[in-house]
Amino acid sequence: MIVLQDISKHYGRVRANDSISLTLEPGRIYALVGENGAGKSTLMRILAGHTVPDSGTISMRGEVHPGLTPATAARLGVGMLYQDPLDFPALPVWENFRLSGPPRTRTQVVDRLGELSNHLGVCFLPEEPVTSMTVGERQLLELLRLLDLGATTLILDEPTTGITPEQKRGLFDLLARLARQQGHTVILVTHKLSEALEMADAIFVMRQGRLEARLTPPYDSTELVQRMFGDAATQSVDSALPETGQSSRVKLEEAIFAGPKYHLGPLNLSAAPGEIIGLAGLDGSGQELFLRGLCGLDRMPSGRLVLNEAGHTRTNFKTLRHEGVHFVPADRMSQALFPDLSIRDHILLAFPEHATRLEEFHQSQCVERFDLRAHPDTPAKDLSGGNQQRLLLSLIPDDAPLLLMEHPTRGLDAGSARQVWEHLRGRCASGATLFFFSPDLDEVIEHSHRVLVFFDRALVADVPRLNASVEILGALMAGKKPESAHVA
Ligand SMILES: Nc1ncnc2c1ncn2[C@@H]1O[C@H](COP(=O)(O)OP(=O)(O)OP(=O)(O)O)[C@@H](O)[C@H]1O
Repeated sequence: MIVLQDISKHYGRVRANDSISLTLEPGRIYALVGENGAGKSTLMRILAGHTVPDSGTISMRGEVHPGLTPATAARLGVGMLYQDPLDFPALPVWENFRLSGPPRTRTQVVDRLGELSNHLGVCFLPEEPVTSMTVGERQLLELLRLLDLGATTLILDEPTTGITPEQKRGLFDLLARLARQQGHTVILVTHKLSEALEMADAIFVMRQGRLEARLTPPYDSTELVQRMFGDAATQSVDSALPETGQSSRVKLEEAIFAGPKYHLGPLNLSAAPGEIIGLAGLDGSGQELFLRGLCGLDRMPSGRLVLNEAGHTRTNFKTLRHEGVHFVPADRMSQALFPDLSIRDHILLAFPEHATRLEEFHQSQCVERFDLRAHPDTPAKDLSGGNQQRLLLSLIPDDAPLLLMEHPTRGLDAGSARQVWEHLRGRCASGATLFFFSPDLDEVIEHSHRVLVFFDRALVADVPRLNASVEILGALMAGKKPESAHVA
């Protein structure tokens, strides 16, 4: 049993954790929910020994600790799976798997990986570079690594982000088995209340650094939402979409995009200024390469990309960025931000022309427009998911004509997600074109003028908003062709 007693942690005047006490029992699955900045990550980092609390104690296996180190927490069986996997993408699967484990030969590591994978019903290719795996696969590998290290208390931060419904089912079954059969304690940090309601033996609700409630089944979902958000929960997202313009913002003519594993195309399509185009597809279906190809991160060996009426037969990231193409990846921390650089440093890099009046620019751009309330000296790695996304959006110039976003609301609570979408719709109303991918089909349908569906590494359909339903998109994503969809 783990007992957290009166845990407090302040960052300047921010009370990230305010006298939190809770008990975690073996064999149980807990959900930890709360809006962005509620203090969930801080509490979990304290439990994993990565953050030292200002006061309070943690009791584990009969020992009382005023603060844990990562090594002590790991020795006591605490393993934390971060939302952005902490792996080394350049290394192959087996080398990532053996990180921080005992010295072992490659054969021993591969055997152990095979044994655990087999036992848990998953599959990995030991030599595959992690860089070519999806976020979901990397999370699963990290989970296996933690289990191999002897973790019995598993903390998972938004574990279902970016994984398919089947992968999610598999993960949840696996977590249930680990809890029920092996007595592991599982803590799911999640914004998806349906997952908390489905999985948890108890739900801890955090709000503004405090433990607002501990709920047990039978759950009342209305109560849960109100405990998390208070009155803000009753406001719904405005689904009105802006009018689209006439001329074409971006056009692909027989374009082929080449990723490290496969090619996509030939692609022929165009998008107008003001248009919001959702991308739907199971992980690895081609939508990732589509966005990376459009911004020049992956190559276009043939075909043409016409941006603002200027044609390109070769693309590169730098040129397209210069022309106002901005890509915001799902993995914000490792692909979009510099973890150790502060908010101020990021602004300086993005807007060197404002160097002489940086304070003023930070106040108007980040605080007033984006409600980014963290101190400008805070390193990006210490920002909550919501604040990371606010920072990224504030770094995109107002006149950027083409925005490409992978899961714009990944890890954000309902309030922050609404804010992000208000901002994006505002940009599109002023003429920007947005392509975005989300694994949440409801989000895709709600915000898109039309939806491009990907299946098996190909663009298989271009569905107007009026025809887009979860059933139709779901069928197309699984390789079926419903009558009513216009096939690209
Ligand atoms: N290292 C840090 N330095 C300064 N402030 C911090 C640090 N870590 C967290 N905070 C602040 O503490 C508060 C709680 O943050 P925390 O990350 O724990 O929230 P959260 O509930 O996990 O949010 P999210 O769901 O967005 O990840 C926030 O206001 C955050 O900005």
